[in-house]
Amino acid sequence: MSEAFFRIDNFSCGYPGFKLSGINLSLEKGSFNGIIGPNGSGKTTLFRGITSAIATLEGTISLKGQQLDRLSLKERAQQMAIVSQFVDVDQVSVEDYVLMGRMPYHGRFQFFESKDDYEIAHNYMQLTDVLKHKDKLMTELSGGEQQRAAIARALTQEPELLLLDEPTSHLDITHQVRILDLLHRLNQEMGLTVLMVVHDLNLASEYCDRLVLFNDGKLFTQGTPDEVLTFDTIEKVYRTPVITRTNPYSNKPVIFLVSEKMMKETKASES
Ligand SMILES: Nc1ncnc2c1ncn2[C@@H]1O[C@H](COP(=O)(O)OP(=O)(O)OP(=O)(O)O)[C@@H](O)[C@H]1O
Repeated sequence: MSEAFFRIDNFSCGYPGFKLSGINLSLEKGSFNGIIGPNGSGKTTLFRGITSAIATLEGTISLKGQQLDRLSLKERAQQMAIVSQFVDVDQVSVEDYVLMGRMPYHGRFQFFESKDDYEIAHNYMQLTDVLKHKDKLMTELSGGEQQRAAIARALTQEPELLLLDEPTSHLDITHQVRILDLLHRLNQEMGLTVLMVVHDLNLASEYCDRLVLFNDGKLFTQGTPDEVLTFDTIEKVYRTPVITRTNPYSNKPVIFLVSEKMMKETKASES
């Protein structure tokens, strides 16, 4: 059997009051994957474990057959980029912030960016719609603009694997679609492998080939959106009833929320 592109084996990490355990996950090269699950189920904890922001308690993570913790920071950053849930902003211009994505490619005494670095950074700034803000300070951007700059920086790293923690949480619907379409295009055309935490089950369904559902610090189930986004699974994990249908255009599952008012009105009309 060929070695998986990205593999998590029997992985465990966490904090004194919360432990993620027994995580096994394997991503194919060029796949688009979503991590879903209720608040506090462990999605960000897994991210922090993968990126070594917190210590591994058990298990291994490997990328292209190499254990992640045996790669140097530079080697890792050339292959894997991360967009965290909260953007770390500083008194730095948007252009300089995005250009930091080129650092893993700089030689020891290379202090200035090359023409290519600028071209790559400007291209991703254009595609994420932040080029027009290039001379502003990161602190002068709105939350959504900062999020897009963080995505531009991660893409400027030209990684093979892109990890994103709720990349659309601050974005309006136009930019949600624009960013996810961009990731989808890079995934299709350049084989970028994507693993993103996403709360919106309909976006997850529409864009991801595979979904990984977390519940209470464990991987509850994984599979295609059709396999994971079923009425029973959602009710069990999210503890709320939903209506599931199929999008007639994409054939992907669509979830409708059920409010208390809807439940009462339905019960009243049935009695
Ligand atoms: N720094 C920390 N120290 C201790 N416990 C933490 C810390 N960060 C998170 N936790 C706990 O770990 C659990 C999982 O948190 P995590 O952030 O992984 O959830 P999540 O699935 O990403 O949730 P959300 O959807 O709300 O972002 C939660 O119960 C949380 O309180």
